[in-house]
Amino acid sequence: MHRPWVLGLTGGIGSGKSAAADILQQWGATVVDTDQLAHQLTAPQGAAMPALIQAFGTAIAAADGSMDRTVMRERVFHDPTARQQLEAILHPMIQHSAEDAVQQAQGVYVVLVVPLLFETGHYTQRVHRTLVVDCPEDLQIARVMQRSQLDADMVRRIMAQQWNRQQRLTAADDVVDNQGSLDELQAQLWPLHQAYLEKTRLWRANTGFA
Ligand SMILES: CC(C)(COP(=O)(O)OP(=O)(O)OC[C@H]1O[C@@H](n2cnc3c(N)ncnc32)[C@H](O)[C@@H]1O)[C@@H](O)C(=O)NCCC(=O)NCCS
Ligand SMILES: Nc1ncnc2c1ncn2[C@@H]1O[C@H](COP(=O)(O)OP(=O)(O)OP(=O)(O)O)[C@@H](O)[C@H]1O
Repeated sequence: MHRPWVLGLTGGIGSGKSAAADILQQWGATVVDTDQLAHQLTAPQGAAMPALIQAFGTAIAAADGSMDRTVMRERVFHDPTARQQLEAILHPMIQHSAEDAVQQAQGVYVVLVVPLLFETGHYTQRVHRTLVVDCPEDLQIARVMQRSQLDADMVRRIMAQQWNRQQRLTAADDVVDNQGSLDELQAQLWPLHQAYLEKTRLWRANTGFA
């Protein structure tokens, strides 16, 4: 089975993973985003909904049959057992969907966006290189609060379940600093994209991947 060249893109909540992935997509990469896959699995009629309702009860289902994200968020980020239960249901399904999407990708290379790339360990053997989007924790909190209804306490609770900055920076092959403007982010990504194109070319030559 042929497999495209895959960049694993990660970073803490609100660090700018989607912003970086959008830029690489504009340059021809295919983006596979595990957050988006998780949202599809928990949408109305989503494949994960029967198992989630069985495990957590109907209180976690909204009127349209999707997962009530506010209810679930409150539960899992106050109760580690509930979080493990949610992850035990969703992570294998997300991993399966991600593998399918990678196989079908048509872009110059694949950007696999995974918030818990290092934490779960599942993807680290499946990506060819890792890129971390880094920004100071206070800026992560401010950007998430600006984008959503989450308060600082909840953002900190979520961050506490993720690797810290230093752990991610140590594990990363490549890092972009996203405390500046989106133009500055783009300027850092351009030489990396050129390097990824070259790695893709070599990967294709060595594997016969068309
Ligand atoms: C807890 C849930 C209901 C909260 O929903 P919400 O709409 O607020 O967040 P959303 O799904 O858009 O995720 C936003 C960010 O939260 C962080 N996050 C999500 N799940 C987790 C988790 N299990 N542990 C740590 N951080 C997480 C990530 O940084 C992610 O990018 C939701 O995140 C969920 O179903 N999580 C379990 C699936 C999962 O682990 N996804 C992330 C890795 S693939
Ligand atoms: N360089 C930047 N300058 C200003 N705002 C930014 C910048 N990068 C990202 N943002 C904004 O910060 C918020 C978080 O960015 P983004 O959604 O890309 O992060 P993420 O890592 O994908 O988040 P999550 O972990 O929640 O999925 C968004 O509202 C985005 O528009």
